[in-house]
Amino acid sequence: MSDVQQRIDDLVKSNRVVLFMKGTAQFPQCGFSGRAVQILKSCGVNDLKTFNVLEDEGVRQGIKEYANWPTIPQLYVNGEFVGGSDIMMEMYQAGELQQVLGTQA
Ligand SMILES: N[C@@H](CCC(=O)N[C@@H](CS)C(=O)NCC(=O)O)C(=O)O
Ligand code: FES
Repeated sequence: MSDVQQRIDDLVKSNRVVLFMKGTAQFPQCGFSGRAVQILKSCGVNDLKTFNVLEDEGVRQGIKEYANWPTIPQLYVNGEFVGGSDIMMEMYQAGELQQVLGTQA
């Protein structure tokens, strides 16, 4: 594994919920990333870890290889890739994201 792939692997395995995004949870710098944060808030996630890919070009490119997914945002839960913002929205509306996150009522 390359250095970048190793760093990404460490991040997603040492944090339960990780969102690779553009900007921060407080100041998203792209609508897709902002939507992902809003969905996670709606699910009641209280242990969200975000990584701003705009501050790390290596991770911005490396994350696309890591899960073989071409875009940002990317959500990982329990070390596993869940999806981008479209998939998150579909899963949220179906009640599935809350299940994956363990926040369902
Ligand atoms: N349909 C995508 C939208 C995300 C998207 O299109 N992201 C683009 C624009 S922010 C992207 O990551 N482009 C590659 C890059 O900026 O490195 C989703 O479900 O998340
Ligand atoms: S930064 Fe332009 S669409 Fe995300």
